[in-house]
Amino acid sequence: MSTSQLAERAGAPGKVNLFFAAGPPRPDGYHDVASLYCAVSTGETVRATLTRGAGTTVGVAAVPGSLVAQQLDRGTFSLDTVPTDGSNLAVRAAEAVLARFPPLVGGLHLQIDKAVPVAGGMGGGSADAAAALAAVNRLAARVSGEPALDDDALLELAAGLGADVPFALTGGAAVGTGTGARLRPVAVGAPLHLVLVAAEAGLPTPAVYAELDRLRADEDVPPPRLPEGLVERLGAGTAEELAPLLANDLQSAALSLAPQLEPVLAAGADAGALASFVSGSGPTVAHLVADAAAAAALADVLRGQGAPALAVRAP
Ligand SMILES: C[C@](O)(CO)[C@H](O)COP(=O)(O)OP(=O)(O)OC[C@H]1O[C@@H](n2ccc(N)nc2=O)[C@H](O)[C@@H]1O
Ligand SMILES: Nc1ncnc2c1ncn2[C@@H]1O[C@H](COP(=O)(O)OP(=O)(O)OP(=O)(O)O)[C@@H](O)[C@H]1O
Repeated sequence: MSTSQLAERAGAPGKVNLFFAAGPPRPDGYHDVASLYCAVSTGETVRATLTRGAGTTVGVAAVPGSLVAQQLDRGTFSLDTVPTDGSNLAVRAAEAVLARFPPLVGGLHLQIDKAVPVAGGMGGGSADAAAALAAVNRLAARVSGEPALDDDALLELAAGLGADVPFALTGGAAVGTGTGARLRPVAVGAPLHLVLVAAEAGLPTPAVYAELDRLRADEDVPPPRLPEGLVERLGAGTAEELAPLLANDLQSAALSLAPQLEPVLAAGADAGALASFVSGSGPTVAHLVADAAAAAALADVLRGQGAPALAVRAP
């Protein structure tokens, strides 16, 4: 087999946090959280190819029709903003896997097909890292003849890369505690229907946490916990029953840094959405609606008004 045929592909989903509470800042700069993660039906793909060169190279393309492709069409985003050096989370993930195998003879190319907005609060970079972990693990095992790392080993590497990376590796729905990396999978009765609306400019996650701390500087912030009945309603309730329990501590901080999101949230209420919320650290906004037809209709309206919008299932 020629080296050009040695390639492995893996995907990982974007996410929303249906609920997110953060405690006070910890001495290490992180926050303890209580997060209800839910994967969405738009996500990233990474193809890892063995090359004749040395080191790791990166290519980035937009998935047609995705939020990223819509941002490109509107000229509000450039793929050049995605790093292609060792600071790309997918490269760091690949290196973490390769360190566990005999040295690779040749180099590695990572082709990232992006659908999830960059710095959008949907865990796009984390999904790239998770997909790279899975793809490079299979590739390194094939090339070396060694056994692939098992799921627990990959999860440990994921937690070392970022708080959201373990969830991107597992997908579905899960409660995240600690920094968000400690996961307990939870059941989803019926998939939810969301409309995701991407913003013109990203929000850096550390800045949003810092703004949350600033806004709460005079408060006695309690330890984070999920509301009573939330997990049960996700498992067996309707979207209408779930909607009143959705909340995100980071939303006020994201709105403080990006007040232009207020009308984006309000557009959901005007259109009859069951709930509208900022995804993670923002600025992507999610509108929860009753069914797939309502999601498609709302996404059409919002796109007609000029916003990058996409109807998705969760998970
Ligand atoms: C906002 C969320 O996306 C919600 O799921 C996550 O909490 C962020 O996860 P992430 O982007 O994977 O975060 P990391 O890459 O691990 O950390 C980036 C930065 O976010 C802040 N951070 C992150 C997670 C956490 N529990 N507390 C924090 O304060 C820290 O300033 C950290 O330096
Ligand atoms: N593979 C990657 N894709 C996008 N950005 C990356 C990647 N690797 C590193 N980065 C850097 O990380 C920053 C945040 O990227 P990312 O898209 O993961 O944010 P996010 O989705 O808001 O993260 P989260 O939801 O986990 O807080 C980018 O601005 C970019 O500089």
